[in-house]
Amino acid sequence: MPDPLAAAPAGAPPGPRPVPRLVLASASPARLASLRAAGVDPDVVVSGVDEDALGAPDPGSLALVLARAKARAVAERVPGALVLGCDSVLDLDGAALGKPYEPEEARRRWRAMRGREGVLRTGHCLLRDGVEHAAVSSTTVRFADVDEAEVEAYVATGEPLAVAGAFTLDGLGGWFVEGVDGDPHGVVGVSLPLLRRLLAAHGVRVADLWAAQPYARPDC
Ligand SMILES: Nc1nc2c(ncn2[C@@H]2O[C@H](COP(=O)(O)OP(=O)(O)OP(=O)(O)O)[C@@H](O)[C@H]2O)c(=O)[nH]1
Repeated sequence: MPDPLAAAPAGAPPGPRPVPRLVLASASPARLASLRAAGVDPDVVVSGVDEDALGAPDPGSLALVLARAKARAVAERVPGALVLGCDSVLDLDGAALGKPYEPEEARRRWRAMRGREGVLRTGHCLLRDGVEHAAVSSTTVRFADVDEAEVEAYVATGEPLAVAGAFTLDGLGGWFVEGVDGDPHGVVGVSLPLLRRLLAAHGVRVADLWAAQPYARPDC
């Protein structure tokens, strides 16, 4: 059986090559939506990792530790697959802010974030048969100077409670983000250019994933 990841013979035209099964080790609907919109339809196996049980000295390291833990927890169940684990935290003055869960915590976060900048750090770990390639994306986010009425209205929607950093870029929170510096996908949950580099480290081209997943032109 030829190795599906063997380099194409020299001079061979770039054509689709068989690729390993891609598994997203995440319950995040946003990560799955980003990958699907980018032409990739992974299987989803939620890791169930207890994020509170792990720590790290800084937000970027924490995102990486958690991404690795999620990928490793799932890889045991899907031998041979390419497993992607991710974790996102907002780095605000060096503090790693995950999901607020509670309305009062979301309010407190927004009162600390408004009119300022934070860095959304997303750890990525791509693991196959014990070989890991991992990295963190860092995207600076500039928050609008929202007033109390806006904070209350946004918290009341419930959206900020279940997302890292208590905001979304692509949802209601978009009204309150003045701009980003870096990859916007890394804020939503998976950095596509970073994942492209991790796939290449595993010998997989993005175009091969597209080939495995016929492109469905959106009705726009
Ligand atoms: N749609 C959207 N979701 C965001 C944004 N920022 C953070 N999130 C989500 O916030 C969640 C961060 O929590 P994580 O622990 O990384 O992931 P999770 O949703 O708990 O899922 P697991 O990977 O199974 O742990 C993810 O689902 C991210 O997709 C954003 O700008 N837009």
